[in-house]
Amino acid sequence: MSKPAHLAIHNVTRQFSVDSRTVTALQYVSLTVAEGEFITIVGASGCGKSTLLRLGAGLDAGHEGEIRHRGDVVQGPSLDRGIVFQEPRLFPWLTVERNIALGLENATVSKAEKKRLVDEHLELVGLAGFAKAYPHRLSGGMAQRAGIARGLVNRPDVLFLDEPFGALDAITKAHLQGELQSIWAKEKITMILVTHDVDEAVFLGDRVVVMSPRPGRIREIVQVNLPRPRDRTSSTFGDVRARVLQSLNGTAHVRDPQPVPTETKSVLPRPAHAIAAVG
Ligand SMILES: Nc1ncnc2c1ncn2[C@@H]1O[C@H](COP(=O)(O)OP(=O)(O)OP(=O)(O)O)[C@@H](O)[C@H]1O
Repeated sequence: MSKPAHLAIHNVTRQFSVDSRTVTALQYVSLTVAEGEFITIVGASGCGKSTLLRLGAGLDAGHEGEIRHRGDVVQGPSLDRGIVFQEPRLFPWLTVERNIALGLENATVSKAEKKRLVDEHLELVGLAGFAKAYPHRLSGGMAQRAGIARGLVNRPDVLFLDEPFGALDAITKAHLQGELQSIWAKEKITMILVTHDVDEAVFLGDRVVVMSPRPGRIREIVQVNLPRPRDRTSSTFGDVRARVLQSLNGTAHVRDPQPVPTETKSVLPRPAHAIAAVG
């Protein structure tokens, strides 16, 4: 029997009722993510990016279709799936190390092991000198690093990141993107990151998922076959960026979404919609 996909999103549709109207946030979204892959998701506001992330992390339900993580249906949050939000959501009354330790709250580890893990992650995100600091002493970039450390500290199998650098200035953002890519390369954790920043998506992703709104669906998946760390100034980087932008601007061919036949459930195909190989 073949190994189950690491994360398999199959024909997912999510609707919300808003003032007696039905909003289709996602429609027939299918995506198979390989172990250790870095997926980035871009798309216009309201195309369902955060909804997809929340469903994948098990923070939302009420969808049609199926999401499986290592073959098991995702039915709620799990220590195996971490999430990092745009705002770091640190507790102001806890020190940085205690905020990071919250990521281990439900994990069965000894006190000594907890301390070792927190120290290791403070080091990993470059905050070793700020263990005892309170969040008000941190810059936006440092606070976000603490948020990433909290998301990573219990070594989730998959880390979902919802616009983690969206609120940061350009220089801090570029720096943290580089750090995140190093952490990913070192730790080999599957990452799925939502962003509005096409450069960020191409810099980090093995594949860039381009979504379109109303209803939210996958328009295209752009493969990024560029060596890491990526050079944003190279012409090949520019070519991929242009490909993603072209898709976002709606100039790429769009197929109507169709449910994937149920008999393919155990071995999911590549995402149902157009796949563009670039690079
Ligand atoms: N809990 C909810 N209740 C009602 N509608 C919702 C809810 N969550 C999302 N929606 C709607 O679903 C659609 C997709 O929202 P979502 O936040 O996933 O989009 P997004 O692509 O992440 O947007 P943005 O880039 O602005 O963050 C939107 O029309 C939104 O209003």
